[in-house]
Amino acid sequence: MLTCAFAGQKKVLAAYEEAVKCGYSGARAGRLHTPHGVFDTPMFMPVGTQATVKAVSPRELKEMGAQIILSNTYHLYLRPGTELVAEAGGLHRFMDWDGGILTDSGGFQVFSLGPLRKITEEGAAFRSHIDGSTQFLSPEIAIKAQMNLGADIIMAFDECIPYPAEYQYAKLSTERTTRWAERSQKAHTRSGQALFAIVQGGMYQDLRRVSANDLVSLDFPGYGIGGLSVGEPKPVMYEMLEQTVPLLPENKPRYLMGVGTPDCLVEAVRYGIDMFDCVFPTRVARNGTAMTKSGRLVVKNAAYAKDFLPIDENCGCYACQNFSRAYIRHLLKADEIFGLRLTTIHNLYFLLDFTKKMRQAILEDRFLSFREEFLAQYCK
Ligand SMILES: CNc1nc2c(CC[C@H]3O[C@@H](OC)[C@H](O)[C@@H]3O)c3nc(N)[nH]c(=O)c3cc2[nH]1
Ligand SMILES: [Zn+2]
Repeated sequence: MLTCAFAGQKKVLAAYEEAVKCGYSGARAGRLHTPHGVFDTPMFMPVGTQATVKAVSPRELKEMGAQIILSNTYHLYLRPGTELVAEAGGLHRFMDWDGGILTDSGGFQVFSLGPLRKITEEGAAFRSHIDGSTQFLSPEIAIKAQMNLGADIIMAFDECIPYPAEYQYAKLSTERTTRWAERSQKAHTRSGQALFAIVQGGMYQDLRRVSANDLVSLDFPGYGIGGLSVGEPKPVMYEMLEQTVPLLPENKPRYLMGVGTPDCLVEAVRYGIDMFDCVFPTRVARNGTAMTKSGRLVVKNAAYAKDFLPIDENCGCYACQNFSRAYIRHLLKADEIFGLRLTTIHNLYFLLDFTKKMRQAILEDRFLSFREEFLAQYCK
C-alpha cells in the first residue's frame, strides 16, 4: 500500500497556471510507503530493464543511495519469462535487491521495439526483438506478468502515443488507454502492490486533461505521466505537465516516465513531479560521458589524457573519491569494463544526489533559488 505525506511550499492558488508563470513552485518533498521501505521524494529511479542496472551491483546501488529501481515487463516477459522469476521467489530475490522495485508494463517497448505490431481493443500483437516470434500483450497479460514479478509498484498497460501524432489518433488511443487502465485495475488482485495508471493525451492540452480526469475518477494510488520524452521539444513537455499535474491528487505520487537530464528534473519537480526514471545516465556512461553540474564531460576526449583530477572534485561517489579522469579515460580507450563501471557509478550517484539536494531545498523552502542557481550553471 502506498501512502504519501507531502511537505513543501503550500499556497492556496486561484489558478495554477498563473501561479507557475509568476514563479510559484509546485515542488513538494514526500515519502512513499511501500512493502520494501519508506522512500523520499523527489527521487530518481535507476533503470534495470532486464533485472540488472547495467554494470553496477545491488550493493553499489545501495551505497550510492538508490531507493527504488526499475525493471521492465516487456523484456522479462520475453526472457527469461515472468513465471520463472516467480518460481525464483520474485524479482527482489532473483536480483538480490531488497529496496523498492517498480516495473513498467511493457506499453512503451511494444510500440518502440516490437516490429510488425498490431494494436486492437484487445491488446498489442508484436514480434519479439529477440527471436522474431509472434507475441501478444494485453492489460490482463501485462498485469499477471507484473504480479509474477512482484514489484512494489506496477504500471497499467498503455499505449505510448508516438510523436508527432494526429489529434484523432491521439484521442482514440488515449480513450483506449483509459479502458485498458480499467481492465488493468480489474485484473490486479495482488494486495500490498500498488498499481499506477498512466496519463496519455499526446501533445494536446485538452486530451491530457481528459486523460487525467478519467484516470483520477478510477482512483489509482499513483499516476505515471506517459507519452512524454519521446522527441518533443522540452517547452512542449513542460506545457503538458502544466496541463496535467494540477488535476492529479496532491496526496498521491506523480511519476514522469523516461525523464531525464537534470534540467528536465528540476523543471518537472517545480511542476510537482515526485518520481523519475531514465536510461540516460547509464546509457551515456557506456560511451564515456559523465554528467556534471555544468553539463556533460566526455572523459574519453584527448583533453583528459593527463588530467589527474577526478571527474568532479565535489562528488562523493566511488569513482571521484578514488580515480582520475586520466585513469578512467585510459580504461575507456582500452575497452576495459571497469571504465564503464566507473562512469556509470558516477552518473547514477550524480542524479541520485541531485534529487536529494532538490528535496533538501524544498524542505528549507529555497527550491526556486536552488533551481535558478542550477540552471544558470548547467549547459544543456
Ligand atoms: C525515454 N522516454 C520515455 N520512456 C517512457 C516509458 C518508459 C520506458 C521504459 O523502458 C525503459 O527505458 C527505455 C525502461 O525500462 C523504462 O521503464 C513509458 N512507459 C510507458 N508504459 N508508457 C509511456 O508512455 C512511456 C513514455 C516514455 N518516454
Ligand atoms: Zn562522481
